[in-house]
Amino acid sequence: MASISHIRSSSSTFKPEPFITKPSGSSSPTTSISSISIASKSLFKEQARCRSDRPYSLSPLNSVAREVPTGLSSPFDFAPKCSTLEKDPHALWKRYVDWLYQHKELGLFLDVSRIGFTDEFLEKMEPKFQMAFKAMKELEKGAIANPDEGRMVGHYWLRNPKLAPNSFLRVQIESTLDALRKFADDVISGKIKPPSSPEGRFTQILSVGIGGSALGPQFIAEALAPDNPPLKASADYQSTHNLVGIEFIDNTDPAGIDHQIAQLGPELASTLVIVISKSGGTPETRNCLLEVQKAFRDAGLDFAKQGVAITQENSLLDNTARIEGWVARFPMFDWVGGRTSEMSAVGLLPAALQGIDIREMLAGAALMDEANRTTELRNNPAALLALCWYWATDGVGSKDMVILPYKDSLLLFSRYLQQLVMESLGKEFGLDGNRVNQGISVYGNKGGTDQHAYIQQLREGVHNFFVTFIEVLRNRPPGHDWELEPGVTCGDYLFGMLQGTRAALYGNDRGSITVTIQEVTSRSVGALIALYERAVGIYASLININAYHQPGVEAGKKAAGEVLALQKRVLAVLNEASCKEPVEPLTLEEVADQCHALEQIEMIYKIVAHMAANDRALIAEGSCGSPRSIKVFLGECNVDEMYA
Ligand SMILES: O=P(O)(O)OC[C@H]1O[C@H](O)[C@H](O)[C@@H](O)[C@@H]1O
Repeated sequence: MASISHIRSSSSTFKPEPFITKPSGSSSPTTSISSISIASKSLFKEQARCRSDRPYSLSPLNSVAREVPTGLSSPFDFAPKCSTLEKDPHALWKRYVDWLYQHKELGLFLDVSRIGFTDEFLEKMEPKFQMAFKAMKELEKGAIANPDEGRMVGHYWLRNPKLAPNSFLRVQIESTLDALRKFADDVISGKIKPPSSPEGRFTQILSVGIGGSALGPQFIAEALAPDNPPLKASADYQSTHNLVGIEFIDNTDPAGIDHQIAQLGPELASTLVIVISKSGGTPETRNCLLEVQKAFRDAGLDFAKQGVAITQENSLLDNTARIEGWVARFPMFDWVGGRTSEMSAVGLLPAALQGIDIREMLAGAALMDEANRTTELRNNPAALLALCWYWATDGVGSKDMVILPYKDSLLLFSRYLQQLVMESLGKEFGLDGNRVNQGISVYGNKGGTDQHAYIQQLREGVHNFFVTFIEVLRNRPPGHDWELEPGVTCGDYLFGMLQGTRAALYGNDRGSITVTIQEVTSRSVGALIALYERAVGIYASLININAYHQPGVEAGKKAAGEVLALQKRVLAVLNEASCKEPVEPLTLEEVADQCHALEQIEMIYKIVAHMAANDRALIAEGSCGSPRSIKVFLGECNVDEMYA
């Protein structure tokens, strides 16, 4: 009896036509009538399931059809796409072998066999890919690839300065690299030292920055920092202190900042603070800096003697650092975006200070970039990733990207990729000005551990994702492995979990990509970053969006500014009422009225509740649970404020 898998195995490109009740002509001529009808029934059943698998499908038959973005041409023409995952083991093995990508020098493999793209799809996508390759070539030559901001996009030059479009930029890259290496060496050797540390040298790094000015360094520290960082080299030191070589402050959360400062304790005196901000004006980073500077003052320390700035020349931060005479300043280039800045001073300086081999990181990235320059799709790993993303998400982000690295040290990879992918691809308008509402959601933590959290839903629940497994072949440094039961090591379990999860998901029609590296090294991590940077760039071309700006972020920032401005008005109104004799507590309506912002009453309520929770306003009557009952006043009258 012919089953659906038999029919499929007759062609690796088999893709059932939507909603047909007859098998296609590709079925074997020897198939009996009864087997055809059985096959067609199961085919129909499968198609019905596919439809319900895709609640966001753009089929007009689907009652919850997603709006078709204007100007977007998908090779699917928004028709429902059924599972094309190969089930026949022999055909699947053939697909695996045929599509396996290997980068010999990097020891990196990419397996796309568990994503069900078809030959027909490939054919349709080929012209789009050729256009994307051309766009990447232009970008690398210095085209204004970020037209909205009128900027070049040059992160690829950072690992191969010879590619820079002119010698000025090449020299800028090379001299920054030389300067940061020398600086890191001088800090590690103790040549550059803090003025009042009992150790007589820097022993710790505190990185202050947010978004692209934090996520890369955080990922790299987690992935690559040695257990014995060079700043903690002395044996005496190691026996008495925590050995974490870098701490991060990446939010304007006072409690979070206090926690980091408390963690540093007396080590603040020997902490090198690296303040990172491309724009040099990000309010959160400014707040964190002011908080850290206050901690220095409170401890009787001179911040300037321990501060380093990484920012664009002449930014607010740069000018502050210059005027205050900080220890060092390193440039952030206009043509490097925050989320692609890991190979600039942003990522390299903290890495070098932790004893991470930045030459190797750059070399890994350069090798990967080189591989990604081929215009042969099959041999271009970044293009293969982009192809899978397009197929898996219908080119409209209909499925989420789940990143599962089976290695604890890669825990922060998904967090890093969240910004790289979502800030780059999550766009309202295409390059042609049409509304597209593009993007791919990214999440994940670490494989193995996540098995006990959300893999249940991935296997059996809503099918709104595709997985990327990151496999690391080596368990432990050579000679350290041991068998915790006969023939089985701890790492064998992790390996088994990866393979088992991949198979179990596939068995339930959940597709996956697998990226395999030999070990987590500076070189392989550099290559991973470069792989994803390029995949994002190529994918952005496929869907015709600008991957290098982030206009949406501005809306939230602007709204936050408006909230703070309103808070100042609320404070002024409350202050005036609190300066009266007797003090006049005000209702929320009265506050809103006096602020000339009646339409903002809900926000005023939230401001009052926030101030009350922080002892900056007092509730005279009522409670925050029933907003209409509240009467509020300030604890004391600030006369200066009244006349300010
Ligand atoms: O480096 P900065 O200028 O301080 O910017 C930090 C972050 O700010 C915003 O959130 C941008 O959307 C991010 O792309 C950027 O990385």
